[in-house]
Amino acid sequence: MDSKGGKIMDATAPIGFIDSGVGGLTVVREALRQLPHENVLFLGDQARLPYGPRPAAQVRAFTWQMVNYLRTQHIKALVIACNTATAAAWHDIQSRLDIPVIGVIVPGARAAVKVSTGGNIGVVATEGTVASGAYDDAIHQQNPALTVSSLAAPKFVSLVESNEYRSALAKQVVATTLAPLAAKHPDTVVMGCTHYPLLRPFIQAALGDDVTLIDPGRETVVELGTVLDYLGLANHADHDGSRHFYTTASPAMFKDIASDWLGLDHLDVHHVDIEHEPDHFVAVAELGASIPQSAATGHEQTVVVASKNPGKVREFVDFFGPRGINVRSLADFDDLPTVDETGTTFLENARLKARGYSEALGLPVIADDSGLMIDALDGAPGVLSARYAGDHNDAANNAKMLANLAGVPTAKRTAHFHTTLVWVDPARPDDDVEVDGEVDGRITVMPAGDNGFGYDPFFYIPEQGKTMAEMSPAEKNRYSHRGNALRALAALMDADPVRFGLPKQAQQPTTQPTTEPQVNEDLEEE
Ligand SMILES: O=P(O)(O)OP(=O)(O)OP(=O)(O)OC[C@H]1O[C@@H](n2cnc3c(O)ncnc32)[C@H](O)[C@@H]1O
Ligand SMILES: [Mg+2]
Repeated sequence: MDSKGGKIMDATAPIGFIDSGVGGLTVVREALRQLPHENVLFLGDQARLPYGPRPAAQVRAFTWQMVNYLRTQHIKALVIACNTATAAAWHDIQSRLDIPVIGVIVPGARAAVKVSTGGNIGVVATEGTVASGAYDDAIHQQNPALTVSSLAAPKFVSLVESNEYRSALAKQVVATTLAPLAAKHPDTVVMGCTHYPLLRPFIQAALGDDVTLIDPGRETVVELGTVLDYLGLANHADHDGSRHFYTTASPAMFKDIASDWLGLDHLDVHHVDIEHEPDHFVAVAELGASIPQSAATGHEQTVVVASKNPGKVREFVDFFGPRGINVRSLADFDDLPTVDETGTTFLENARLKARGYSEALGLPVIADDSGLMIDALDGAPGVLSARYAGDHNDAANNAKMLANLAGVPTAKRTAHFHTTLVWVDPARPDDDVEVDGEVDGRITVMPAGDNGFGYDPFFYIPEQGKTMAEMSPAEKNRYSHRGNALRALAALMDADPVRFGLPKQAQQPTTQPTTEPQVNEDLEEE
């Protein structure tokens, strides 16, 4: 079946469920009840539990590591069975994967709106979920007239994870914690953390029998079933599906709670280490899936983009895909050592990355080293652009840039973005291809635009009257440093396709450079 993105998907492939701990098992239990024929993979990140008090950026990074681990198991759909992770990462993940990605918040909010009779809805959740305002937003999106009272209940997760959820202590903690919410007399309360349904009897007792409790996990599985049916991805096997469980902590404790809660013996539970998984989206398997392969030539050439920056990787996929070149990124390979950028120039760093990864992989590799040079700062941050304030922390880098430019008038905020690309093919030693690209602009005082990455919201191109973050990807590519460098590369590819492992007569799309490409293929030292 041809689902979203044109990728052929297998209905017998497993569904992945992720959670910070065992709480997500409440969603799995629903899945086993509602969708018994589905194969299930569950991953709980108990080693780094709880997620609730962590900053959203860290939750997002951890969630990506879980996602990237499960993607290696070829899941056909993903359920983020954790409210905190859904609040922090669902948007990002669902926009980047070409399988259905379902979070627990929207289904939970929808159910609450549906059943609420008095229009007074309570939400109990972790600090992170409450702080995100995700339930308020989702409920108000359905009906702005409803009243929503949210309460953080940080102690509930540990009660469940320590297997104390039936104890007298749990009963007392639940009653005390929920008292302020009970005083507001909600008619419907969302149990906004997948751990909480294990405490359901105590929660119900604390709030009173008249209150309708919503278990978002249950609603999520209803939605999952609908989506699978709609996409033709439901598993119609005539027997129960397989169930495999992974935890980042000890399988023993996990097994106790899981067997008890799921009512299953002999659970298959394994420890996994996901800390070395990429903590953001860099693999291009899915991105590449919607890109026409080399239909014109029937020729297969693969290049690995030696970048850990997902924004960059996307721009390379957009360039190489239509040229019929398969793109991979570092995330597509296990156990790759990291090549450090110890050089003092863009060229040195791009060479280090291209050669280092090409040697490790035995494949053609393209590396990019880029940076922003601001005239009023004597060319800073330059080669240190990624590490200007914090290590690859875009927000901190931008904040430092603005602080250093405080008081500098508009006319003096001129800047240049630079990219050096190096293509290394192990089949052609000593024949590296090196090209540059630049673009001139100005650093704004206020950010503008949501596209792009890094410094884009502040990099204003006067001729276009907008920042690079206000441009669509295609538009940015028309003017950007990387776009110009790629056009220089395209000119070389068209002139000598064999040098790039491409067939001679290949009909490559030719893109007109908007500025003169600067080719420095013969440049050996800077
Ligand atoms: O080394 P890799 O893994 O490729 O990724 P990186 O992000 O570390 O990339 P660089 O070493 O080239 O550092 C470039 C810095 O400049 C930023 N940058 C690069 N290209 C950009 C672009 O097109 N728009 C905005 N910022 C960009 C980027 O976010 C980094 O902070
Ligand atoms: Mg770098």
